[in-house]
Amino acid sequence: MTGKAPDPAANLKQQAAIKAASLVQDGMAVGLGTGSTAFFVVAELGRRVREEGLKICAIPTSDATEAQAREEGIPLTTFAAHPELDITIDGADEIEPRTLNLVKGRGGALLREKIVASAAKQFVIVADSSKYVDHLGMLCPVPVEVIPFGWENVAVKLGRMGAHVTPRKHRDGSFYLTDEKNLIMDCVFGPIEDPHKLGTDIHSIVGVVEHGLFIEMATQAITAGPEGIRVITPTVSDGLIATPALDPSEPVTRVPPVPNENGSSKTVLPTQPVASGIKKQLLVIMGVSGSGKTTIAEGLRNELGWPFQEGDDLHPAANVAKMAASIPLNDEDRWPWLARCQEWLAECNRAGTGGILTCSALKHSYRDVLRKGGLEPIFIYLHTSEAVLLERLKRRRGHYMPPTLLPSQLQTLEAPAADEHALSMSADTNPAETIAEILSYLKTI
Ligand SMILES: O=C[C@H](O)[C@H](O)[C@H](O)COP(=O)(O)O
Repeated sequence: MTGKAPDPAANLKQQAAIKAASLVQDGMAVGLGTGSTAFFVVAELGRRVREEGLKICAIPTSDATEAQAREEGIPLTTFAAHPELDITIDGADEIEPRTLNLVKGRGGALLREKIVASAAKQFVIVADSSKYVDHLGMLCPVPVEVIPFGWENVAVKLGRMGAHVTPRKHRDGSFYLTDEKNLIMDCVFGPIEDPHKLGTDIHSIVGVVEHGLFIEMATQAITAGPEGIRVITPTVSDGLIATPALDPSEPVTRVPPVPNENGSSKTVLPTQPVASGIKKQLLVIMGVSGSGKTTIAEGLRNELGWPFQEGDDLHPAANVAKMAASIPLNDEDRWPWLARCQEWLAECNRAGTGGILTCSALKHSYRDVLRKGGLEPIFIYLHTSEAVLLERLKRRRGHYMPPTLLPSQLQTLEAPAADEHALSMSADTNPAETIAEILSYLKTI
């Protein structure tokens, strides 16, 4: 259930992107980022080039962005012609608002992104506000780009540094390759206390090309959330944050400064758009394939800012291969996968971050595995008719699970019993309403 779900944050990403694109002026050499938010920046710059006659030249950070820029009619340039850029605008996976330190590279473009960002006088980040974290490493793994030769040894060394290391792979089990034909190791460190030191340590491993920690690089972040558009600029003088509007004539939501213990003012930013009054919990969004788990989970992630894990991505390669071949999984196949899901929940529990996991969790005994170690996840059970599920699965693209496996899933399904902590929700309702209902429920516990 990945990739093709509608992006509930798309509108926010677009708002931030349009605001950032307004910084670009005639004559500028512009670095173009990669990802779903940078996509809107490139689209807006393309519109300005075509409709307003904006005169710029650009260097893209990935083959995908290059293709989009060409389609948009944005003139491209090279570092030979422009060794320095005026501005780079790019997305991020995590933003630490106190410092504007970032994690980037979930889309695999971190190497070119870092080169292009470091070549620019201004490096502006665009994102929806779900990307704020207290500490880097809370929501996402740190991607590390590695030369394929000897990657196994690099993985061992990253592991010794405290990371849980997963080589990034495609659904068919083949290695993901970057535009530079390197591998990516996704490294879960948990909350990172000293990202500068960690970055230096990672760089010291032979075979590492680059990592996704962008430290002291961003000059500004433009984010959009339910509260409006926010502009954040770190000030170096006293480590405090200022939030000046880009254009003082335009209304920009400012975060009110409050005095700190020294009497100076410090901007207090929410680290995430937490719906107020909701205690951090472990949530498992469950149900058969096609019930809409990803859509609901992503919506909740955007509202709550808690870590999110797609349970399907934790399946061992053998399970993925079986499902892709239309062979139903049995209990033996599912135990190791459920154990991985439980480990992820346990990690969130230890970190106290809350967590949102999508997992079919079809049987009571499967849910018992997820409850191991004294965990008490709340199961959000999404259900609808077989006809609706079948229709959705037929329309779904880019997922290994064929519709032919639906009957066996329905046969295996045991709806949560009364003694389980579960919330049963119709999967026929508009996702926004379902998310609102879940949030209301969470406020009551
Ligand atoms: O490699 C990918 C980039 O670092 C992206 O900028 C980052 O993953 C954010 O992407 P999105 O805007 O799609 O969340």
